[in-house]
Amino acid sequence: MPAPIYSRFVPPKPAIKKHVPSSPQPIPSPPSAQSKKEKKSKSKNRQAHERAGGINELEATLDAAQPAEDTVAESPKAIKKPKKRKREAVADDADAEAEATPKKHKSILSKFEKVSQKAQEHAQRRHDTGVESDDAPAEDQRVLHDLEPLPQPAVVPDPAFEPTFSVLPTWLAQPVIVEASKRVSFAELGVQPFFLKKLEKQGYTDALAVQSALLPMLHPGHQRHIGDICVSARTGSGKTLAYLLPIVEALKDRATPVLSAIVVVPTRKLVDQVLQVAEQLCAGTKIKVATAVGSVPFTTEQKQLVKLRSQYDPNRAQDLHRNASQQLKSGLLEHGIIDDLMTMPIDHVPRYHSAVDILICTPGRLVEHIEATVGFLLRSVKWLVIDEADELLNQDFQGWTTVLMDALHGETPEDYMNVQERVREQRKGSEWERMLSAHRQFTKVVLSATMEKDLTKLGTLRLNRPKLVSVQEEAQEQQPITTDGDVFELPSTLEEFAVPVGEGQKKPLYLLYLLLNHAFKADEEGNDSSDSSESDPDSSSSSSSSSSSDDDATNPAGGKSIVKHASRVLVFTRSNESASRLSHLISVLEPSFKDYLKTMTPSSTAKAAKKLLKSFSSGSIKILIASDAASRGLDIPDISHVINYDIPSSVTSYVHRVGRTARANKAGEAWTLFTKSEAAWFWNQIARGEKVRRSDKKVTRIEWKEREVTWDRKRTYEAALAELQEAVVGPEATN
Ligand SMILES: Nc1ncnc2c1ncn2[C@@H]1O[C@H](COP(=O)(O)OP(=O)(O)OP(=O)(O)O)[C@@H](O)[C@H]1O
Repeated sequence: MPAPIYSRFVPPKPAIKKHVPSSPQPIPSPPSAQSKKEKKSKSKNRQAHERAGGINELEATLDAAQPAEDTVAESPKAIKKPKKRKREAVADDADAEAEATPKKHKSILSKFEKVSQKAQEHAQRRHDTGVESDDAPAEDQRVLHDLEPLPQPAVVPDPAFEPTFSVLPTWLAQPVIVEASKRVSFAELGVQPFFLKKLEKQGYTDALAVQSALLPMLHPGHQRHIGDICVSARTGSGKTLAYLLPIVEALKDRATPVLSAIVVVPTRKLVDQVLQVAEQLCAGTKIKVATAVGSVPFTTEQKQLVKLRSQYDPNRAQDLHRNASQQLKSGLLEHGIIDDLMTMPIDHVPRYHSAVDILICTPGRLVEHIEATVGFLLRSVKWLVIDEADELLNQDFQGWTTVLMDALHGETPEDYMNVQERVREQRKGSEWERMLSAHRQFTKVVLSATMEKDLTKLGTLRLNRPKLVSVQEEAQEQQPITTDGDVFELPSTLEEFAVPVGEGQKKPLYLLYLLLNHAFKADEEGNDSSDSSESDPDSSSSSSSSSSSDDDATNPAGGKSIVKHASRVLVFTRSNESASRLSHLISVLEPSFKDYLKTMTPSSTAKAAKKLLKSFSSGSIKILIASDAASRGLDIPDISHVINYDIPSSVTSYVHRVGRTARANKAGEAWTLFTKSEAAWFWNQIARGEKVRRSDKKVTRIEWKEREVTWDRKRTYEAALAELQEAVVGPEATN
């Protein structure tokens, strides 16, 4: 393709000035006449001309091209030979013709010669002075007109990089800060007397900080927040009651169920936990609470959520039948309402009624119902609660946020409206009224131990006028939320300890030592300590360093001891397999623990898990070994110790694990066993890292000499390991 017109006549550029002599070079006189073919050939080479810097170079290029073509003749492309000969002949003719150059060509060429010379001079001048402005003499300007490169706009400088994504919106950057120690009586917060009595029965007189902040925002009244609410409050701070209480209060006098609130949590266990709190609050009212987690067949769950009734409505029935027959003809039969229509008596239409007021569910199951349960509509939902939002937003279960938001913000199809709704719609009158009333009001409450600051993720929730409430320890400076990453806050009632375990081969024995000497320690007289805070790690550490030959000294708890002991210990392992193995090992090493120790795995059925948690809460099980799956949001009252047998995989995991104790301002201890290779990470990230905020406390390092931990158990330990291996790989493989 030929170069653009302006560049085809561009004068030699300063960059290749070395080819251009300082004084203008005489331009060799061109051939007086050119054959058409020669002209064509030259035009093809014009681009080379530009690069070469002028007509001299072009001539040189053409000359140089001749021998090259001879060389090509010997190459396999010999097929071009006749063409070459033809061209040579043409060149000879051109020489002859050159002598008879017509006059008009001469004038053009002389003009070209003049112009080239001027252009060279001009370029030279520009280069020498460095002045880009077109201050050439007027004559030059005139002559160079059309032959100069077109003036180009100055290069637009790149704007300075301002990362807009790191600039948080005001509501995130300036949260409403609430001091963690804040207490307000429920009565003062305007909680209805009916619920005050209930709360009192449970031993709750004052609202915890998050509750005292959230209740007024969700209660009717002047402090009510019209818009959505995000809550960032540490684990165990009472978030569940904070959102459930105002919802239940609002629905208290409800006589027939209407789906009004949806609570989404990440796991089945959490669904059960929230259900428990909701049931306590709803006792004595007609509010219906249901769950959707997939623990029962889908059709059973559908029937629990939506009630199908027939309603006499001949006109509507006719319309629906007409639709159905049209769909049948077109072959595009919509299932759902048409299927139900077929089961209706004559002139009756199906009507769908919610069977629940509050639905507590996991996101996956919720999506299934939105997509497949006929009559499961969210048109009357007034509250959408997303608990453990950081985890939920990090996992995209079937694109749940999009499906949920579409269903929530969408309009109700007319087919699904009941008579009252239809009548109400008709009564609305003008278009404007209809449009205004279509704008439904509902509140989204998004809660997390650490608020998600990824705006893309938060954006999927389509928040409307959000407000962020952040509960923080008063000892800390009020720090605005930044985008530097998540900062976690630990309860001030939590004591943290860390124990080095060498290379980790004897870790089970360290755990046993910790259980016997700290968690289930008996006092001097051999009485059981029912108050876990009495176990002073430093004193026990020093007492443990005095080796004793008495077996009771290393086993102060004894079989009977653990039965009566008030401590509840949650041990975390890296995986479910290691939880099972550890449980087996501890039972063999300390048979007195066997009946009080259980493993929680995700494979346990919902019923079994519920039973297990109940036993743990009641104290008939004292030690629960679990993987991380159990750590999130589990609210088991009075866990006295959390032990990180395996180091957590992240700061978040640590915070959620240790958050199972020291809940609701109760005392609690978190112990972490770390190997040599894990030490640096633990101290840098967890104990001294910037991501974890502690009031005025530090992680205490407790060291036990290995021989004290293992001395009389070495043989039992080896036997237990052999037994475990046999149990895992079978007796034959062991031999
Ligand atoms: N007003 C109150 N007074 C005393 N205890 C309370 C009060 N409100 C809630 N609790 C107790 O606090 C504990 C923690 O509550 P909850 O499970 O709601 O915490 P959470 O903030 O949701 O924790 P997580 O983030 O770990 O799920 C529960 O055992 C609950 O019974």
